Parts: sequence; structure tokens; C-alpha cells
Amino acid sequence: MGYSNITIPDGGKITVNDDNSLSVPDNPVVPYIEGDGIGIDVSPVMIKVVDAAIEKAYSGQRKIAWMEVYAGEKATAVYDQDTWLPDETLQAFKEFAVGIKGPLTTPVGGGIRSLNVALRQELDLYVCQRPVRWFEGVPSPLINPGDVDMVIYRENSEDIYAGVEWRAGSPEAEKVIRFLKDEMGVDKIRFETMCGIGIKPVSEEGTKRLVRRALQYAVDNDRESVTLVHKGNIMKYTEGAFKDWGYELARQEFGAEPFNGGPWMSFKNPLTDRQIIVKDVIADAMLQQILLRPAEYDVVATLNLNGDYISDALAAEVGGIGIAPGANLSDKVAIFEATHGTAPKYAGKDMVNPGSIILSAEMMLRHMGWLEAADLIIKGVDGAIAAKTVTYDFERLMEGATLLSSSEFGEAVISKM
Ligand SMILES: NC(=O)C1=CN([C@@H]2O[C@H](COP(=O)(O)OP(=O)(O)OC[C@H]3O[C@@H](n4cnc5c(N)ncnc54)[C@H](OP(=O)(O)O)[C@@H]3O)[C@@H](O)[C@H]2O)C=CC1
Ligand SMILES: O=C(O)CCC(=O)C(=O)O
Ligand SMILES: [Mg+2]
Repeated sequence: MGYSNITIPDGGKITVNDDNSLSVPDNPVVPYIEGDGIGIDVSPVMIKVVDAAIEKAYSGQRKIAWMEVYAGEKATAVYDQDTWLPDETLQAFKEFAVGIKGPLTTPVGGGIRSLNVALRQELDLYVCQRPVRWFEGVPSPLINPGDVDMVIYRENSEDIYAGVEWRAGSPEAEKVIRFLKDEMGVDKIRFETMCGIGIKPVSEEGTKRLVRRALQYAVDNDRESVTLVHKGNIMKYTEGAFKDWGYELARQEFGAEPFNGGPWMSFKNPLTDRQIIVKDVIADAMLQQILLRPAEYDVVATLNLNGDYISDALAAEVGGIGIAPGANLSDKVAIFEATHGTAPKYAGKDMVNPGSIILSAEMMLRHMGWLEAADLIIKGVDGAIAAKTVTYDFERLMEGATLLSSSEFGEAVISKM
């Protein structure tokens, strides 16, 4: 297909094989969205760091051909004022299979729906994978931050993020309330007038495909446990069903059996012969468990909203959302992105931590199989933090640290590769 506002650079195309593995040329075209707000501060730094790591690892044999695609405020300038997520941006991510994005703004209470969520829905990026680990020297409120080493698998296509909701007082909200009362016998809506309504779809298929990916990750990476996090005591048929379907999938597809009489289960990792425990925790208890006993949690599989909350809470334990990376994955397309948002008060100030999108790019390189370049990024980030040359978010919590701008932090990472 031809593109109207996207310029395709010279380069090859990453292709996805039938078994979902990738064939990656030495000069792949990689689409990226710069992002709103602090996107302008962190995305160019990320590109510089990635280019330097690839150059150092492969001495010019490999290079990414970056291709800018548009979403958010920049799309409204490039296309027209009502185009926030052009079709050709979606098409580019589908065609080139691996991409990365900066954060995009979502207004609260009205206005456009989340473009981040729309991208995930349109491309069916049903896994939000967010690894959370501590880098030596990073300031943390925990006594033993090294105990935090978890990988969140957040369901990314369902739950209340589906955006099925109606404003209080609208004819639609009133119609739904009438239907619930008159036809479903619901008498538990406390105030029927001026009452907003939201719908929370959670399906067996959506749950099982997410839990399958989480369990497979645990197998492939020799992890000890997968914890299903839910609020199934209250939301029995959505969050409770997520837990039940999760255990069922573990039994059906991974041969899990009750552990110590259940309800927890376990199965033997076929690659290592070690046991993997599948357990569940109610979401509110999980938020205190990850503070008090983080060593007991490993891979976490959860619903969309829980995963959003847990991502930021866990990030805070290991330095904050300035250093929390992530990936949105379908079986065919992968878009990497920081956990944080557009932090508008810092936009354009060259101040914020680019670590989150740099480490998202590190995940992207690993996904592409460019492990040497990925390792160099980790080495660079490790080195810059160990030298206490950091951005404001770390500097304000570290003794004797040197305050760097976003772009200077990028240079510091490169210098330590
Ligand atoms: N995937 C996405 O694109 C996401 C988009 N958003 C959107 O972003 C907008 C702003 O959301 P908001 O709730 O303020 O959340 P943000 O994540 O944008 O910012 C909240 C706070 O987190 C800290 N922070 C964020 N990023 C960094 C960074 N790179 N380095 C250092 N500190 C950082 C800052 O804290 P402090 O001031 O204490 O230093 C900042 O004030 C909203 O429109 C929201 O919808 C939100 C999350 C994800
Ligand atoms: O889409 C948004 O604006 C927020 C999304 C978010 O918080 C997240 O994905 O972690
Ligand atoms: Mg979030």
C-alpha cells in the first residue's frame, strides 16, 4: 500500500514466520511515534542510544532505518485537526511488524478516547508485558529492592478499557439503566438519575490467550511462579472468571495439578524439570504483598486495570516510571513503549528520564534477536547509574549524584557501553 504522509526509508522489512518467529534483515525499517509531551525529549535520545549500541555491537553491519509515523498532536498537524490516529499509522505497524512509540495524551473526563488503548485494540496487541527489576544504585523506598524481579502480563484488550461507557444523564445511560431495572431485575443501582454507566467485558478467550503467554514466558525463562491477580471476590463473573480460566488453562495446556491440595497449582517446566507454581492473589492484597514480600512474586498475569495500577506501583519500588519499560504484543505485531505518560509539565524541557523508552528499545532489540546491542544498552544504563550521572528523578533521591538532562543522560549511557 502507498503511504501519503509517511516516508519509507531505504531498508528491509522484518517478516513474521508461520510460527510467529521473526526474520530480521540487517537494515530493518522500524516505525516509531515520537509521542506527545515529553515524547519530544525522550524519543530522540532513545534513537541515539539505540543507534550507538547497534554500531558498537555490529560495526556497521547492522543499522535500523527509522521511519516516523504519526499519532496524537503531531498527527493533527501533519494530517488534519481531527486525525489523531491515521489509518496508515496502523497499517505501517502491521506491515513492518516491530515498532516503538512515545507516550500519547488522553484527556480526562471527555474528549478523545485513549490513542494508546486504540492502538492496542486496533492491532489486537493483547499482551502488555512490563518487566520490573532493580538496577544497582537506583533509589528505592524498599530495604531490599533487589528482591523485585517481576514481569507483568497485563491483559490489554478487554476489561473496562474496552471503552463501553455512557455519560451520566445521557439518553444511552438512561436506556441501559432502564433495561437493567425492567428486564434484568436489577435493583442495586443506588442513584438512578445522573448515573454514569461503564461495562466490563472479560472473556474466556481473552483471558486464556493472555495467561497462555504468561505461562509460556515462565517456561521459556525458567521462572518460579505465575500469579493470577484478580478482584474475583467482588467481581465474580469477570475477575473471578479470569482466575478460574487461568487455572483451567494451566491444567489443560501445561498439565498443572493441584499444589498441596489446591487451589494453587504446579507443573514441571519441560525445559528445566523445575516446578512452576501457578497461584492467585486478590488485587488489593497483592498491592501490599509486592511492597512487603516482593521476592515471592515472579510472573504476574492480570486484567487490564489491575495491570495498569500494578505497573506504576511496582515501578515506584525500583526507581519510578522514568525507568519502567514495556511492550504491547499480538502474535504478529510488537509495539514497545514506556510505562509513563506525557508528563506535560516537563514537556520540551530536556529534563525527564529517557530510561523507560531506552529500556523499551532494549526489549525491542531482544525481540529482534539483536542481543549484543540489547546487552550494550543494559551495560550503558547500569554504568550511567553506577556513576551517579542521572536525571532529576534519581538525582533528588541519591546522595552525591550529578544532575543530567535527558540528552546528557543518553550520552552518559552511550559512554558506558
Ligand atoms: N502509554 C501512554 O502513552 C500513557 C499515556 N498517559 C497519558 O499521559 C498524560 C499524563 O498522565 P500523568 O498521569 O500525569 O502520568 P505521567 O506518567 O505522564 O506523569 C506522572 C509523573 O510521573 C513522573 N514521570 C513520568 N515520566 C517520567 C520520566 N520519563 N522521567 C521522570 N519522571 C517521570 C513525573 O513525576 P514527578 O513530577 O514526581 O517527577 C510525572 O509528573 C495523560 O494524558 C495520560 O492519559 C499516561 C500513561 C501512559
Ligand atoms: O492511554 C492512556 O492515556 C493511559 C494508559 C496507561 O496508563 C498505561 O497504559 O499504562
Ligand atoms: Mg498506566
